[in-house]
Amino acid sequence: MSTLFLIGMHEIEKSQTIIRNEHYFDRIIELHDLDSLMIDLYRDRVSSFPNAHNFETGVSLVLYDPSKFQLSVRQLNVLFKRFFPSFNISAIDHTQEENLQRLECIERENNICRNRITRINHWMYHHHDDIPDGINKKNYGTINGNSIPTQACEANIYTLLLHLNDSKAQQLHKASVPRLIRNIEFMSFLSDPLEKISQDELHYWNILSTWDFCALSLSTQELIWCGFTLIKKLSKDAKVLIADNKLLLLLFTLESSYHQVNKFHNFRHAIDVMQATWQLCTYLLEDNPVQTLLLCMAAIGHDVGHPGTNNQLLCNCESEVAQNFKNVSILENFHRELFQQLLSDHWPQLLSISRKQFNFISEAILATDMALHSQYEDRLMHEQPMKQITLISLIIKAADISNVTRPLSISARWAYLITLEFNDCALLESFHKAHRPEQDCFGDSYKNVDSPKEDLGSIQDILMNVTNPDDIIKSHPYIPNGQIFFINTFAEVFFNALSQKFSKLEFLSDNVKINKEYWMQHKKSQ
Ligand SMILES: Nc1ncnc2c1ncn2[C@@H]1O[C@@H]2COP(=O)(O)O[C@H]2[C@H]1O
Repeated sequence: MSTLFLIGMHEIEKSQTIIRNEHYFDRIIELHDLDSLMIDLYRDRVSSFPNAHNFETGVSLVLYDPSKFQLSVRQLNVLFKRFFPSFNISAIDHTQEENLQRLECIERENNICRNRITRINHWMYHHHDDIPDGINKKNYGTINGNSIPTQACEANIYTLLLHLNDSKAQQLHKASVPRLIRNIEFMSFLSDPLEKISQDELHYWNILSTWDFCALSLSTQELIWCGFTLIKKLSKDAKVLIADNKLLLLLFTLESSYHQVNKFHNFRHAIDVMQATWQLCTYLLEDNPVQTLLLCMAAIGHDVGHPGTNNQLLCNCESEVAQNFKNVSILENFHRELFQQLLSDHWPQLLSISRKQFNFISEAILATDMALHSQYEDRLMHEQPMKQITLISLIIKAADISNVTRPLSISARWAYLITLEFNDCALLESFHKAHRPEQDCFGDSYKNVDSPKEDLGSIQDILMNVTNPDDIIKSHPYIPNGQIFFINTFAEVFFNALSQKFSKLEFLSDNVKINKEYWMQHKKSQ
């Protein structure tokens, strides 16, 4: 869905170009000022699933006269990139007719991001010519002097590279939080959880405190609330305090840095992994509140900006992001870099605990690369005595794949989501058979791309209403085979070894065993 925001504009100020292109937007919203715009962006983003106005499945434009608002177009665009990184949104000074040519591109841009395959392709392999301040323009677009395949394009759509470069630029500028954002009372967007706690104060504590935690049935607002509740407690235990509104801003920014449109790798997964990490810390890091806080923070940020694909796909097509990280743990390095910047922007006190401690966050995020799995398995079985950094890495690794250790009805729904995401990767690979990944996205051949329907609505329905795994595999009969493969290849040995080393964690290997038995009973012959 795409939105045209008209800020402080009177009907008579609308030029012919605006009037001619209005119908390409799904809605037009007239607002008095930029403060109201910020409120609308946050409110829409955390509205209930399936969230039509997530700002990812369409392009949105903000038309305003900067001379009336003391905020230049450039400043507003920098604010969007900093606080709403995954959004396809940009600002335009409508008083200059030549700027309005951007409106002519809206239809084509919307087509790219309404099709989930061309959208993902764009995220991964394209970049903009618009270079953030502070990034070396000479090197941008080349690696070691060689030209890069990533397509420079003018589409106003999210890309991984832009996300990374904007984050680097923020690091250089170290700007304070602008008034427009600072003035917002973030608690006011959380009516879902506030209503529930008014009935039962302990509601979220009760659900967070068991291994039956089910992030799948929580709304975005509730997911943010779970993050808030847990981090607030851990920050008190570790004596690294943060004001409520600042913590909420951090969480809203993090949520807007994950792709809500991904099936598996989204903010829901981040909260699920954070909760699992915390539960494991209660067994394994009992007396270490600082490391528990840092590790739970690493967990909530460990997949930030994830495109819902994998390192192999980034490597195969020689994307610039892959080259940026020399083809080593590409996505994990990408998440680590984005998240470190986000933390130093929103919670610099965490950095001041000590560099060494803070580095745990980096190490922990890098440890989630499954290419390192057998190395970690080896350390788990043979490192004597086990180093603290190994223990930290094993905790986050276990939490990252803990969906196979949750009770079956929860585990099956995560399995369903990862299967859908894998299916999209397969569609992307077939797309690459007929189209170069870096192909000009405004070119005609994009028009012939099959358009898989946006399926978030039906997925949400299954997540909320179907708890019996039998019903899930009726429509996706190959899920059991995928789960058996994943458990046999990665999970079983790992969780058995973990449970042997730490007997308090036996419930993990027990659950994997029960789940595997179910999948075996429903295995399909190939
Ligand atoms: N239930 C599951 N079934 C299959 N693969 C999984 C499952 N859970 C996690 N994974 C894989 O394990 C990987 C862990 O790292 P990622 O989150 O990058 O991507 C994850 C998936 O590729």
